[in-house]
Amino acid sequence: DPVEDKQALLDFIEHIDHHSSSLKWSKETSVCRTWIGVECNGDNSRVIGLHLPGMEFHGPIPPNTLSRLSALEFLSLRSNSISGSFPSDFVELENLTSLHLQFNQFSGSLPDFSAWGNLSIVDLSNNGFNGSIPPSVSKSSHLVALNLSNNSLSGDIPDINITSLQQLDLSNNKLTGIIPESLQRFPISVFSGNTNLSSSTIARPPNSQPSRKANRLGEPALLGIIIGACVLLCVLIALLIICCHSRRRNQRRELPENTQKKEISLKKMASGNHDKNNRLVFFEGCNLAFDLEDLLSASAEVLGKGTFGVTYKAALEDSTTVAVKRLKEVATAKREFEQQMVLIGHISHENVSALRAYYYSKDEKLVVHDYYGLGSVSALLHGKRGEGRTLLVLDWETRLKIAIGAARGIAYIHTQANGKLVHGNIKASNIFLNSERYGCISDIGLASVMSPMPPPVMRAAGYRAPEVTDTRKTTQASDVYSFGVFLLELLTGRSPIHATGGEEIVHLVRWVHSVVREEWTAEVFDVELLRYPNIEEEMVEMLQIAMSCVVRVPEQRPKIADVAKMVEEIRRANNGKQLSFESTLETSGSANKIPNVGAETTSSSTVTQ
Ligand SMILES: Nc1ncnc2c1ncn2[C@@H]1O[C@H](COP(=O)(O)OP(=O)(O)OP(=O)(O)O)[C@@H](O)[C@H]1O
Repeated sequence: DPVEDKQALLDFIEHIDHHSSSLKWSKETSVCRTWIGVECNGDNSRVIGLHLPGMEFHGPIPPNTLSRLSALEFLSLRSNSISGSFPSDFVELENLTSLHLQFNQFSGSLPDFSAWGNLSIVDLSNNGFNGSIPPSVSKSSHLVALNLSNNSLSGDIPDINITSLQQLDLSNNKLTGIIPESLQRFPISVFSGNTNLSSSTIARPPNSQPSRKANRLGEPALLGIIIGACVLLCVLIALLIICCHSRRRNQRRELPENTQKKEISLKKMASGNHDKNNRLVFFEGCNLAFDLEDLLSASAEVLGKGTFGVTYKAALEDSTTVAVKRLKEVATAKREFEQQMVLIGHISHENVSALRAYYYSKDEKLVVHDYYGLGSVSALLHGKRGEGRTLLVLDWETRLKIAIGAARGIAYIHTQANGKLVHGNIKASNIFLNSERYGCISDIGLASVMSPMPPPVMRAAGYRAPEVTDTRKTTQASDVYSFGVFLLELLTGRSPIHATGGEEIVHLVRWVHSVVREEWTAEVFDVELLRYPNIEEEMVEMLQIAMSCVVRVPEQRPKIADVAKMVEEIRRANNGKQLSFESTLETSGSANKIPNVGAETTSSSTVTQ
């Protein structure tokens, strides 16, 4: 047991005013094994999470208690009646990633965020915080969600330029001034209920009426003001038009719209400076007949912008369609890049998306893959229907095939380069369906030629193994963790970081852990799956496999080859329910080493969250 953490928690509970009967923390019992709401790390040496919502805490947080939990990553004290100012000693919680203090009675100003470089989720909504939003919020550069709604915050909104920020709520405060440009990408509703806030530099805040003095000015002065205002307005309008024009021009260079499809070619967007000595390098078995010129002149459509650059769907003259990824910030020299491409280009496996060709010059680095018309599993799971594209229905059998294929693909990748190759970026948007509708892995090994490792965007953050956040280094064990998250995504239909119908935004792994721990429940499964009969047993087996992949300690995770066998076993073990793809499964005598979900988790304590 972590002795010091235990003492800190005992001091906290002794000094905070509370009436809850469910908190029976006793000196005699194990903090990691029996204390409600406490989450420990893998070897039970530190407390890393505290989940105490609705515990009827009153009054201020006793100083120098929780702040001693220096390994704390997750803290939820939401829905209590805690008052007083924000605990200033929380700055000592340097490892904090999620902070949930919503629905309390905190008052006073918001804290300085500089100390929390790892914060990704902050919810301080529905309190009585006042004063302004500190510009130091931007220091939490991994922030994914920030909710400060329903407080009494005033003053201007600082420029919160955090690329990973996906969820923001500043509504129902007393904020004034103009919404900074960095936040104008959010819907206007996130700023609603701030009566003196304006979204543009031209619109005048509703309450800032012109001074009454003007009414008392003489006519000549009034005329002067009107003419001046007109001139100013004209200048502003002219500036606006120029601004819009150049912005639209830039946008068109970077992100061609579908409607411009015919006009756009990769060549037009490229710098145009192609070294004659550089050519598109094809790999064996690639029967695509095109050269760089063809590729660059093909009409292109943006598929999306990822961590490593923008991916285009390029339609060549001969009606071949390929996916071209234009890499930005390649960190390696040409030789090293080529070595990596050759390594990847020679991987040939039905569950690995083949690298067809690559191109390297000073100004341009491209990788070419087959185009998958059905889209990625991410698009199939979370995409909206009715956007001009019919989405494949992901029934349970299809999901099983996706899981089997993806696991086999990763297992194969892990055998390459003397068993040392790491994928490094496993997630649903990098998994496609091959012609047999099995999962197929794309984007292999790019992580190693691109650097520095970019800050996790929301989509990537949820897949990243906990140790990678510290070490910045992906391993085969971290691939297994990411694959486990992907399995959970297939089972739950939820994104790795998602909102739970209102208040809280949670990491999928934590959410599944908490649901499973609280009571064995079918609640985790995607409602879409519930309509298929007799699959619950199989889903539970898949859940157990997923949970074994997402354990905190990398050494305790299974090898992906074993995971692949376990996933294959799911259907085989349930005789009589033969899948159409049964014949393609190799026979394996491996014992099914699935740990018991109830017993196996990142910690062994009970969590209420
Ligand atoms: N070969 C392909 N066929 C069809 N769609 C693709 C292909 N490659 C990528 N895409 C889609 O294009 C979009 C952008 O892909 P990209 O790989 O650039 O980013 P990402 O997968 O979102 O993130 P990352 O760069 O971290 O892999 C994604 O929606 C992806 O699913």
